[in-house]
Amino acid sequence: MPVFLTKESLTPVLPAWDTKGRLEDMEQYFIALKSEVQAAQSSKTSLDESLALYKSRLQEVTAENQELSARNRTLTADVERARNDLHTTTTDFTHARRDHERAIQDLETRHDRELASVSQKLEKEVELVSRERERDADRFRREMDEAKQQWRRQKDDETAGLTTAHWDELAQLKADHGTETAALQRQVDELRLAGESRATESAGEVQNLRDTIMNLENQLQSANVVAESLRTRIAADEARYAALEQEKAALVSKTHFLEGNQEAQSLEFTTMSQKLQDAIDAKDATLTTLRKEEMLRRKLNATILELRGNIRVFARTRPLLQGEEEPAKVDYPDVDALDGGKEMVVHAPTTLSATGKERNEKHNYAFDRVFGPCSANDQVFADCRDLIQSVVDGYNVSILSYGQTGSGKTYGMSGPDGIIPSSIALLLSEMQRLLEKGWEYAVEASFVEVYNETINDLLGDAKSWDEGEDLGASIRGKRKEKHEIHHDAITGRTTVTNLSSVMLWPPPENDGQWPPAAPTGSQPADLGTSYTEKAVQQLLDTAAKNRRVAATKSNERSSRSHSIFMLTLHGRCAATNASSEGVLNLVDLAGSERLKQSGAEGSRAKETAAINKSLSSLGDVIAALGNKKGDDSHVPYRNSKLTYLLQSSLGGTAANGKSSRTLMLLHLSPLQAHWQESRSSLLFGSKVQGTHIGAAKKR
Ligand SMILES: Nc1ncnc2c1ncn2[C@@H]1O[C@H](COP(=O)(O)OP(=O)(O)OP(=O)(O)O)[C@@H](O)[C@H]1O
Repeated sequence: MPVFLTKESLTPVLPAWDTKGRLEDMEQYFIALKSEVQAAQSSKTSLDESLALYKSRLQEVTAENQELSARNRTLTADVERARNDLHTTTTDFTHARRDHERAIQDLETRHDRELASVSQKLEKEVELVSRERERDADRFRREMDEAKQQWRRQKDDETAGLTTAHWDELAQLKADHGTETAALQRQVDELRLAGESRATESAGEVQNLRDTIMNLENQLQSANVVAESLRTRIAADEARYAALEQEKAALVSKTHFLEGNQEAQSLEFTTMSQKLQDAIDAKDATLTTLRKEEMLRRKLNATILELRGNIRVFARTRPLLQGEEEPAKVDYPDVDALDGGKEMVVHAPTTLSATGKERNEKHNYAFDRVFGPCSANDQVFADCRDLIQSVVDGYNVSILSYGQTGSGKTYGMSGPDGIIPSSIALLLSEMQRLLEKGWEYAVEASFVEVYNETINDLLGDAKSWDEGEDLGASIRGKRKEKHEIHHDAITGRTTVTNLSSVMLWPPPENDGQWPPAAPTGSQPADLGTSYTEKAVQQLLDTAAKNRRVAATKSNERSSRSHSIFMLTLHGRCAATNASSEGVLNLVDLAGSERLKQSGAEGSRAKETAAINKSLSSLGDVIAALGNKKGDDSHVPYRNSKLTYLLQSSLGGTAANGKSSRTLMLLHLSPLQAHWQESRSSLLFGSKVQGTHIGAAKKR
């Protein structure tokens, strides 16, 4: 830190009058002062240096200041110049904006004028176009109406042409069918003659016929497959047709509203109309093919059935029931055959000869089908299907359940999956299938019984019936309606007077007590089907209640009358104007047990005699049909009410050309104790099986 010379530092406090001391002090002061001066000197030097430094810095700053002032002046001059330029530019801009605004005003005025003139022109043009469009729309509408009328005329002509062609084709097919039938008839006659003369060689021919049947069945199956695919195609075509109809409707409505491009639209409309026409043509062609396929199927089915024979026999043994013992010994040698068993061997009970030797007899039988005790109702029905289906095609068919009391006739006919309910279901599904081919059906059902050579209406009013004098549980009355059988020689139709009948299809629309309430037309078809099922069940229940049942020694609920369930199918195809009428008789015959075995007495004996008489008449009629040489040959239908009632359905061809097919179902008891009854049933069946009746003809 620098030391500064002050008055106090230079004037020390000294004692008065001490010269030496004062001198010494002075010297010391002088030395001190000298050192202080030296210090001050050095500090002055450093101060000088700092001063010099400051001065040089000041000079620099001054120079900088001068430079900055010069730059400031330059900048001020630049700013002044820029201000002048800005002023000039602002003035120019003001002038330019004024000019521009004037130009814009001019342009707007001109644009408005042009716009007004263009708008006027456009309005005129729009008016012109609208008038022209209205004229075009009128013209197009007229053209379209004309095209529609022309299309309708063309369609009518085509339909008329197709109908004529179809009738020609139908006539040709009928002629072909007649020729084929005659040829087949001749073939069958020849075969029968040949078969009689060479009985041993007939096995080979039968095999050939079976092969033919198999072939025809295969053909039928493939025809069914083709028919199925055609059905699918029809469905697709119909869907396409519906879609095209929708498109057409949309196009027609668009025509009235859409602007411009009418030419393109009318072109599109023409294309769519063409497509629609193509679809209609395709659908018509498919329908025609489908109808031809159906005719072919019918022909094939008829041929198969004819080859199999118009009278067929099936034998069926029922299973042992609870509590039953000692079954008869029966073998089924060909039970595993691919087309089903046809043979059975019945062993007679062992007997002793006069010499005391054991005798074991056995009897061989062969039928069109043999069913063992394990066969269920639906298996039996599967083999009756094609026969029942032919009713839809216009043939008369009778299925007769024959056998002793308790052998399972009623179970097979009306039991679960029995022939009656299964036939109804099959016929309904067939009718629905044929609906697609234009065939509409009506189905009528009646149910009668023949008791002691009297006909009773099983669907009649039970309240009007009185108890018979000697008939025990009989429900037969003295005031009952009289039923007579009539055969119409021209139509071949059999009618029974005062007989109730129930329309099973189509379902009626009334609400009456009987038949049960039916669904209305707007309800789905399955409701109609359920109506039919309900009506059939009610019908069977009513008949079961009314049916004549009396006790015998053979069975505690033995049927003492023949019951006949009659279904009549009236079919019509509006497109071809063809019609058909087929009758299905499902007959549950009374027990066939022999008089002495049943132990019947009095009125029961009379009943049994009547039953046996009618059953033997049935055998006689079938035999006479087999031996019939010409139309004049006598067939003893009138020998019993049963055969007279079934006259037009027992196989063979009636005078009016209406013909029929018969299936005899032999029901057998499995018991050894019933061996004699079973044997007589099997002999009856063998007699029927050996009968050959000519080809069936549809009316
Ligand atoms: N295939 C079968 N499976 C099971 N049970 C059967 C079969 N066949 C018959 N039955 C039974 O045997 C008994 C007698 O059958 P069903 O009444 O059908 O004989 P039927 O010959 O019709 O007698 P009827 O002479 O009284 O008419 C019934 O209880 C029935 O249920």
